[in-house]
Amino acid sequence: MSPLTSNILAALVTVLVLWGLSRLFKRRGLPYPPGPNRKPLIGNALDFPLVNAAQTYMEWSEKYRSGVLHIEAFGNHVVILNKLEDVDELLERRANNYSDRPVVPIIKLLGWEFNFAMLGHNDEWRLHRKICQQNFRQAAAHKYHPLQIEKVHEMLQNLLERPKEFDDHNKILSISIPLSSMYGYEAKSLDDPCIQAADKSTIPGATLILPGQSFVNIIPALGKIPAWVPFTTSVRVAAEVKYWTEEMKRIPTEYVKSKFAEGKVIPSLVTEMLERKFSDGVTPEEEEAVQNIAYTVYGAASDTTIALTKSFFYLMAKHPEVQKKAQAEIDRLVGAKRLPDFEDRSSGRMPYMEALYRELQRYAAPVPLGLPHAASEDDYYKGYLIPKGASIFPNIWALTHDESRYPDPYTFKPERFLDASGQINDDDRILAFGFGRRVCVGKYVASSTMWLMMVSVLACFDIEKPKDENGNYIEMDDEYEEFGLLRHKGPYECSFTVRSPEARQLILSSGATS
Ligand code: HEM
Repeated sequence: MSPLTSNILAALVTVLVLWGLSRLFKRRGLPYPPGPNRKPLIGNALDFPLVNAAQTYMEWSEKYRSGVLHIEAFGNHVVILNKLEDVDELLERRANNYSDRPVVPIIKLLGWEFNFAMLGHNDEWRLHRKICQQNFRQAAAHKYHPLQIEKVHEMLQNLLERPKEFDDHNKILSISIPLSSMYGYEAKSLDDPCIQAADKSTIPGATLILPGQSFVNIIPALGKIPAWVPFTTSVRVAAEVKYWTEEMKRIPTEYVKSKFAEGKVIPSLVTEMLERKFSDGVTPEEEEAVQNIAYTVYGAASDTTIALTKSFFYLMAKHPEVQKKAQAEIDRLVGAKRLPDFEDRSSGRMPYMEALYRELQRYAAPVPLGLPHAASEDDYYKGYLIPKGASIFPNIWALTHDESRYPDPYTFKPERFLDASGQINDDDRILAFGFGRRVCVGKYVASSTMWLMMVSVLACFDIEKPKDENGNYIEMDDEYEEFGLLRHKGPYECSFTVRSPEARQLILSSGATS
């Protein structure tokens, strides 16, 4: 080796050693973000909040005087972001490092490892995301308008015929839009096997994903214990969820294939892919991605829409003054001669309805802790170490109830999104859809389904609190239920009364036109 080469090598080795030492020093030298004290061996294993997790983290954020929190158990690090400035810095500006998903051991037991929302930040995810962008971006999402109109009008008819069953009508609307757009599958009743399978998969599965909800997430080896062993509830539940997840994929896929074989092609994401497969050809990766997207959307779109719609009906019954203002705006623009349409939204002439939509998403975000992102590498922020692999939860609840951004945050007040002249203000960021490269890819589809449902129901019905036998209103409780990642309004009753003979006629004739 020449002296020059050995000098270069020595210099390189020195640089590498110094770099390695500086990283080690940094890692050792910097503390994790604040959080509850860790106990020997188990860390914070007993500290993970099992109920009201988002609200508890928000309280901890006050207690530890830090928007960024850290808890850890058995080497699993969890970081919770409670302030928008931290979410923006890490998940948006440093998206390169924070677009991964954590390895959550229970995911495999649930059979959810191919769920697009759970994929790591890799080429497989990029292909899924690209296909979704092509189909769900703002301009493309218009293609779902006729389907959304048809399904919302069906809901109006169901509410007219069987108003007490509003919860069932919500479920059918929320599941049938993704099922029809993904597979061309028509689900008309709650007995439908696709609705049954989604019921038995999505909520029980979502319940097990949060840290602390299953010991398998903390000690993965526990996942190897057979489901029949006593006291392994989460392993048993996961095995059932896995079965129903397979059914969620199998039933609509077989349906599409049979329709295809009969030559009765109903337009949908999957049929469109199959058509291309037999004409131009598609790669096996693309075929698999479309199948994964279809079943992910069927789960991701339905439960979030069910949760928001449930909150909407409840909030309308609870706040008649808000309902009346929205109805006055609808009556002024639409009148009693037709049902509202998407052009009423794009005209910009319904600022109150727009504010109502934003306030619903703020007040009742269905996924209060968002979906966890993961740190791909060690990162240093505000003097703290965020270790590689840490799960990063954007606490959507804390962001949407941040008093400095939304004064009086626990009051339902659409006016907060209006300016002094009654026009919609520029706070159009729906935090409930998440962040960065993993932001909800279906947000335009979700927004138009929700807006059309809200405006159509308010155009036709008065929603009121239940009454006792003397005709007095019964107060509704404010209880919400949590299913791991998801938050739904607890059971309640309310009444739907058609607003006028004209509204009834419009609903009846919408069946013929939609
Ligand atoms: C009101 C309804 C909805 C809400 C509140 C909602 C909320 C969310 C949230 C919080 C995330 C995680 C974002 C993050 O990681 O930061 C997400 C991801 C996702 N959402 Fe939605 N969503 C809704 C409706 C929909 C609809 C209608 C679709 C499909 C058409 C959809 C498809 C997805 C998919 C595929 C992902 C995963 C994206 C990825 O990991 O790259 N969602 N959604």
